Amino acid sequence: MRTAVVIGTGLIGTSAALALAGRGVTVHLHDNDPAAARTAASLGAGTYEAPEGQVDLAIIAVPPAHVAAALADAIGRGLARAYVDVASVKGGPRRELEALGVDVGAYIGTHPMAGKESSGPLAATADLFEGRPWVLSPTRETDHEVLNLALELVALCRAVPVVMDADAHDRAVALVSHTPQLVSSMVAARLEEAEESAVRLCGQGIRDVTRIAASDPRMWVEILSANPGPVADVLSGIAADLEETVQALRGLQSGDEAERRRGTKGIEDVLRRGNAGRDRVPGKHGAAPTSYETVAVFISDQPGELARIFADAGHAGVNIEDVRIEHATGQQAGLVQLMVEPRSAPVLTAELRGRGWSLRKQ
Ligand SMILES: NC(=O)c1ccc[n+]([C@@H]2O[C@H](COP(=O)([O-])OP(=O)(O)OC[C@H]3O[C@@H](n4cnc5c(N)ncnc54)[C@H](O)[C@@H]3O)[C@@H](O)[C@H]2O)c1
Ligand SMILES: O=C(O)C(=O)C[C@]1(C(=O)O)C=C[C@@H](O)C=C1
Repeated sequence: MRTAVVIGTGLIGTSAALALAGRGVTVHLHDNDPAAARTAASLGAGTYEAPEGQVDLAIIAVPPAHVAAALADAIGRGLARAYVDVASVKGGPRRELEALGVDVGAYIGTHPMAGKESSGPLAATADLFEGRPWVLSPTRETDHEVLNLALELVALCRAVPVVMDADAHDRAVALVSHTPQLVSSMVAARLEEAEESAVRLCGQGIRDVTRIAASDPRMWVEILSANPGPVADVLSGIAADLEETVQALRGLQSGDEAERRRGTKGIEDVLRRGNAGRDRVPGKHGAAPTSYETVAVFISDQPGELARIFADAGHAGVNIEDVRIEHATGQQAGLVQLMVEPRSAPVLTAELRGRGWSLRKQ
């Protein structure tokens, strides 16, 4: 692939454009909001000038409700040899496109399973998709060359291609993405009117559970509106668990010994099923989850501290597999947890101590 157009230069469009531009593809950026395209261009994602001829690939990265119209327009103009969208739902946009009478041979629906709670080009990064699944939903009508160009896009973004039928995709993401968004929002909503004295105790647990509650409601109304049935099915399973858990907790409050035993069993059951589900969440690059060891380092809240730790880990030849940062409320300090292969933990610990970092005992 030598040339591409990105339509919709927000978080996802600009991240894909940065990855492609970084690997030598000439990328043309377009957005309804010219400031978004200009910002993406200033980040090095490409040019906001229109292409002179047909490009190899057009990437439609606009909100789900606008995908079919943007695709129909681009296909009608013969903008590219192949067209992909990246919307979080796949069945609806395809059906809308077919209803518009568009020839879908040059189109393939795709969805990178990577994102963030923040939107817009300034949140974009070239490595957003690295190691993440990227769903492709070809149909019998999809041209081979089009599938190859979509696979090339996934490879250039260093993602992992997963081929899946559009409706199967929508049922799967109802479980692993759309319902978690709602549950996160519901937990966070409890905080809206909570006492300040409670909110200031927020630790890492609630930060983990509510990170995605900061997502854009307009985007999520569109996503959920395009996948209501499968999400309602998953949520009603959670509602049944909630009801049983409430009953179990009421049992624990009871004066009756047998009720209390049933309560304990009910709570243990939901926690154990949670452990079993969590164990199935894949690790990096889709591999089975690995157990890492954590090296926890205190940092002061100053620019460049993280970069310095990473550079010091690099000097020790240690690969950091994952990172978490805990900020203590009201303090100019934080704790960085570096997840590394167990055999690398002593090496990293010695290196960081030697370079003057203060480490927390695990
Ligand atoms: N945010 C995520 O985590 C995530 C992850 C994977 C896929 N997606 C999907 O990617 C798509 C884009 O999401 P995002 O998070 O980048 O949103 P975003 O809000 O960051 O960017 C969307 C951009 O599209 C532009 N736009 C809207 N309508 C347009 C049109 N008709 N023509 C040209 N530009 C138009 C907007 O001005 C905006 O700049 C959505 O379909 C979303 O479902 C999002
Ligand atoms: O915020 C994140 O971390 C995400 O990855 C967002 C997430 C997800 O649920 O996994 C959200 C919606 C997208 O369609 C894909 C990715």
